[in-house]
Amino acid sequence: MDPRPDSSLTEPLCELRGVSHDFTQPNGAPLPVLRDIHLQVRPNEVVCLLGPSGCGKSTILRILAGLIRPSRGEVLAHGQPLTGLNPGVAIVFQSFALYPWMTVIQNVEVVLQAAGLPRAAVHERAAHAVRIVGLNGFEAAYPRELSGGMKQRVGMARAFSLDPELLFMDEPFSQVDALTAESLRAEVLDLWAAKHRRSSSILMVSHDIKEVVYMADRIVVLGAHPGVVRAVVENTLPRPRDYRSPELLRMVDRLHDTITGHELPDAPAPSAPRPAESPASSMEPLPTVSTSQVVGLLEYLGARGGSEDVFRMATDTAQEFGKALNVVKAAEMLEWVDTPKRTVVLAPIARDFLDADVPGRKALWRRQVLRLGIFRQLQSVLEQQPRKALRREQVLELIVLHMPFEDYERIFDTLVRWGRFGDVWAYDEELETLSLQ
Ligand SMILES: Nc1ncnc2c1ncn2[C@@H]1O[C@H](COP(=O)(O)OP(=O)(O)OP(=O)(O)O)[C@@H](O)[C@H]1O
Repeated sequence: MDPRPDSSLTEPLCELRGVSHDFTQPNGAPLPVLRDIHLQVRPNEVVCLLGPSGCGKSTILRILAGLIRPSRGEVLAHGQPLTGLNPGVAIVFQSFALYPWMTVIQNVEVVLQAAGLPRAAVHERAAHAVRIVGLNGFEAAYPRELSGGMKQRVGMARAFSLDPELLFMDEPFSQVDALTAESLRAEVLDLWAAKHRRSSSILMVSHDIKEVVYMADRIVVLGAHPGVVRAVVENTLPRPRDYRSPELLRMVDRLHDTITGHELPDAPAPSAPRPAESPASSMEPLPTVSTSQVVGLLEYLGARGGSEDVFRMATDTAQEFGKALNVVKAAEMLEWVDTPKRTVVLAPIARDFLDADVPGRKALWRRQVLRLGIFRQLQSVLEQQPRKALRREQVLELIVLHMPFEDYERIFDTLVRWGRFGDVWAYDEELETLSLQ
């Protein structure tokens, strides 16, 4: 390798400056996914993007790789505007992305051939990469003969064989079991450290807080709708790190507090009570959470005397933290729970709900959903219809009109599910019609 100029020690390898991105929805309306993102990946660091599902983590990765051009803002590689693919990047995907008809070694060789390497180098590099990820002996095996962990090793071999300056990993360990994930993380860091002789960095996407604290030097916490950077946390814990060390667990706790503080902000002071009902003219986006998830949360809290720490709750119910937060947010929106600091507390109405029989629960559920503007507004539109019914597209139009930037199909699904449970309306799947009960 050529020696790099000194500026390579400090100059970011890649960078986003004020990047915003909108995808286009099927009806042509823009779906804002990222807003004003500033992000640098500097030499010799591991940066992790942490955030709830849908906050645009993969989109950031794809923009920096040059696979997507953002709607606004600048993308730089070594200080120069990026046009086309970023040649320094290799990506490890969550879904392995292996060709089933090719053997392990062929799956690695194919990316080296695509990179234009001479034939002899292709074989030599692929064989080396397969060896360093611990797959020697499996060169001639097909993906169907491999476990999830081994498939991901092939993905890693592919990326490492390219000797990239930037290794991008998109939730690389989410499809393998917990123990395999632990050892793969350590192996990636070892391989990366060996490569560290020259400037080289990792950018990884994850929803797993422990994983990012184990891996990252810098953690970029993102919020959703649209994706924004909420906080950047420097992680100076010495390496090698131990998942069970008190320092690592403290850092995990700190991150939980950071995320919870942003995602579940504490209620306003009693002197500024929030209105009991949202104005009838307003419509609020609904989270993609089912009624059974909300009821499950209430029952869980009921069984624990009415309150629990939100992190503990996610661990107890083996849910990913972001998903657990989403359910809590839905319950809070319906005023079933309150969330002082990190604690989720049942509201008195939720205790009545838990004590009620099925018709009683439905009546209380109906009362709570009808506190939301979107339910009241749709109910009143349905009442004005001669048959007290609307076709699906008409409801979708209504949602788009009020919330042009939201994922209207998902909101529709939640609207149907929550409304059905409270007998507010019925939905005929075949006729695709929503009607008042
Ligand atoms: N090609 C596309 N066209 C339209 N919308 C898209 C496209 N790709 C992603 N989206 C939407 O953009 C948003 C962000 O997606 P992205 O995959 O970047 O999020 P993420 O944070 O990586 O999510 P996850 O953790 O669930 O993988 C989502 O609402 C997704 O549905």
